[in-house]
Amino acid sequence: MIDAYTGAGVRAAEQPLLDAGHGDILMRRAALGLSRVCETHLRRANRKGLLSGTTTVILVGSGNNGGDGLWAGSFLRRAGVMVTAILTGSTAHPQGLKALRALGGSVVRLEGQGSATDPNTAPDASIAGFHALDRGQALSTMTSAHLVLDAMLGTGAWGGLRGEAAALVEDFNAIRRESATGPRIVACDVVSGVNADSGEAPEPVLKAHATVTFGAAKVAHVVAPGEQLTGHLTVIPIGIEDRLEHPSVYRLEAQDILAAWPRPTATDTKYTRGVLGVVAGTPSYPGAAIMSTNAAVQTGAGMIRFLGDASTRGMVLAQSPEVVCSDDQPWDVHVQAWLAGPGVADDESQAARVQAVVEAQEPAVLDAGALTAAAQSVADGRLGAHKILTPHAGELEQVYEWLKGFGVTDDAPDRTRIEAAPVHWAREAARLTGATVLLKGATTIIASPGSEEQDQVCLSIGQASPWLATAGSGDTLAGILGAVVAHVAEHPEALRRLGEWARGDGRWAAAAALGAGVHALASRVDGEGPVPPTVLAANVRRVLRTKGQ
Ligand SMILES: NC(=O)C1=CN([C@@H]2O[C@H](COP(=O)(O)OP(=O)(O)OC[C@H]3O[C@@H](n4cnc5c(N)ncnc54)[C@H](OP(=O)(O)O)[C@@H]3O)[C@@H](O)[C@H]2O)[C@@H](O)CC1
Ligand SMILES: Nc1ncnc2c1ncn2[C@@H]1O[C@H](COP(=O)(O)OP(=O)(O)O)[C@@H](O)[C@H]1O
Repeated sequence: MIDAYTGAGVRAAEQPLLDAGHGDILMRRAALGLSRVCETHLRRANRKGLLSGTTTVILVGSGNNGGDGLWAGSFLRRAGVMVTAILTGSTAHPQGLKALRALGGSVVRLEGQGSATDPNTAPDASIAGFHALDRGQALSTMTSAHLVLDAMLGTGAWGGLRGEAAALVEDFNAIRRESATGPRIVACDVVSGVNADSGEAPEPVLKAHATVTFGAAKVAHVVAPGEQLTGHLTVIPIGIEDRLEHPSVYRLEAQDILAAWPRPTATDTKYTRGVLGVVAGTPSYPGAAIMSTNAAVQTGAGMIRFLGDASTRGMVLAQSPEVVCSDDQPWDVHVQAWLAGPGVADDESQAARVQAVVEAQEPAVLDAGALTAAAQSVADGRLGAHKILTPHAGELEQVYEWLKGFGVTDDAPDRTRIEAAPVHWAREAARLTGATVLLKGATTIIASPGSEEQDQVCLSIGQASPWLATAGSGDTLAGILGAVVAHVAEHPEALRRLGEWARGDGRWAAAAALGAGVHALASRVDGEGPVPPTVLAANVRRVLRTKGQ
């Protein structure tokens, strides 16, 4: 599990050490770790695996992030690397600058670059004497290097890159799009311009092959869009780790997912495993019912009760004879949890069943066609953490429109804004609806609503293949989620090994995260390639059969 923190969370842990005058030591530890990672990349760039003869360009901002870059440059110089620092701010970290120059690193500044607050600010006296490169010269220095270290902006930055530094990155990216070769890019702490706390990434950004961060991962490393720009993440311990308190986001990795996945014991029966009721599909859209029930079967649900019309029931049974089908109403059947909504559109009887599920006491996964009913019900009160909404960004936009319509919020983001800051909007939606929200995307975000008893829990799941972007993989996810939620409904303590946060209301977020995690793992069972939903569902069995505990 990766515990990811906000910049403020890390600063709070650092503060006592900074107060005690250990700031320089922290920076040098950070920079040493950073230089080691750069060395690994540089050795790969040299046919003989040597460092001498390799070149590094460091883009150096005005703050401590730039200081880390300059110190790392001094360590690389010691190892025989040719280092050029291009200063992109109106000033530069004095000790770092001195250290790099003492070891023969060259330092130049980017012409026309001022401070963030005032782009017209002239370079201050301490750097004014350095030779100035215009953008074209800086660009060719960058493109001819083996490695570019991005140390312009870290956790102290606000907004994206600006001015000449932004134009330089834009020009560099244009060249990069045209050419398969070019320098390795390593980011110091976070990719410059990416908001460390939210993962927002205003253009332009220098997409990294690797990022080296200090003390702990930051939120931007585990949520989109920051995660997709981070590359391989290395966390360098700098001596603050024991002082870190509350992570902002938990990232569950494969081993966490498999170890925590609830498995039946000898005393279980099909009922204690959890019976899942499914309201999905209509005569016009039967596929969603087939795929979601099949996925729940492959996930090992104790029992599945499907409610729907005769023709859809026939198709569900043809695919999965294990499913018990009827045209009952939700209040007629006894289940531990519900899954409602996949493929439910323009059908009065299924819409009525969905409404009954939204109003039912039992936990429920509310997907696709159930999201509107769920959002509308917020007008009558909060849904409860045991109701799990599973929108993609477009569906979350619609949920927000309903919430705005009911006066629950003034700010209804559109899809673009949601995709720019998914962790923020998933958290906000959970808080406003009182439900657990699972926001789908390249990174899946899960947020609990939070309560007086328990802080909001936020999780992220990566590892999913982009081949999942195909119609029906969401229906498969819904079936997997239904199965695990039904189990957790019967075994409230089943997920406690994940942490204290996975108890109480947090258990629904934990269950949803495990479901999304298994779905992601199933997408890569046979490596990278197409995973049609039927294959994806079958892969779930293979994922769960691997040794995980
Ligand atoms: N704390 C510690 O002990 C440790 C911290 N560590 C390191 O410190 C980093 C945080 O350092 P930080 O706080 O100095 O912030 P940082 O990100 O370098 O930027 C600040 C300056 O940049 C500027 N600026 C801002 N926005 C801008 C923009 N959009 N576009 C252009 N410029 C912009 C603005 O200055 P201005 O140009 O306005 O004068 C501002 O003052 C952290 O990420 C980690 O690498 C490690 O050494 C481990 C120990
Ligand atoms: N680029 C991507 N990378 C990884 N996973 C993705 C990507 N795009 C979509 N997914 C995943 O695929 C699934 C698609 O769900 P959804 O859009 O509801 O599909 P449908 O309703 O057609 O079944 C979600 O689990 C989502 O997280």
